[in-house]
Amino acid sequence: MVYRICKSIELENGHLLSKHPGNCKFPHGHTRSVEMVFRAETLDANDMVLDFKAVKQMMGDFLQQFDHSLCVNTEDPNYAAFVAAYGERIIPFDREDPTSEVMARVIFNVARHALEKARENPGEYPVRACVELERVRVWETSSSWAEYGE
Ligand SMILES: Nc1nc2c(c(=O)[nH]1)N=C([C@H](O)[C@H](O)COP(=O)(O)OP(=O)(O)OP(=O)(O)O)CN2
Repeated sequence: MVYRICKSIELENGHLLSKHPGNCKFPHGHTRSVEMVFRAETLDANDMVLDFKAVKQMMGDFLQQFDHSLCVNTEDPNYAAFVAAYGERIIPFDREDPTSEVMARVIFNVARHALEKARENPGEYPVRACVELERVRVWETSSSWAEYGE
């Protein structure tokens, strides 16, 4: 048996899907919820898998860069123009479309790295070696989400 926790962070995020045959190739926005699921077979001294606050400390700054930003494929013909106009509010996706699947994978890889760093450098909320990141789910709309994980 295993315990799981999930921390969700909500973002106002724009993107465009350069390869999409329909309307998704135009800039549009979503209120995204990013869910990060962690698991452990045991609880810590505070009877937790991992403090929700530890997840926010690990991932809050990284995820905030997506808030009120536009995610763009670097191969989009207008990529350079978007960067010229909006600078750091353009989040580049290296030769791939910023689909929910791709965003989930990018966030999963950053969260796994952040978890390792938090284990090595314990702060206010220690992270035990047995805690694992299971998956990241990115909600695109109230009826659509994508996940990446084990
Ligand atoms: N597998 C994926 N399919 C689509 C993605 C994606 O990231 N992964 N993204 C889009 C568009 O960005 C679109 O904005 C969202 O699509 P959809 O869920 O179809 O949105 P609607 O609000 O139009 O949904 P309806 O249920 O049709 O109203 C497209 N596909």
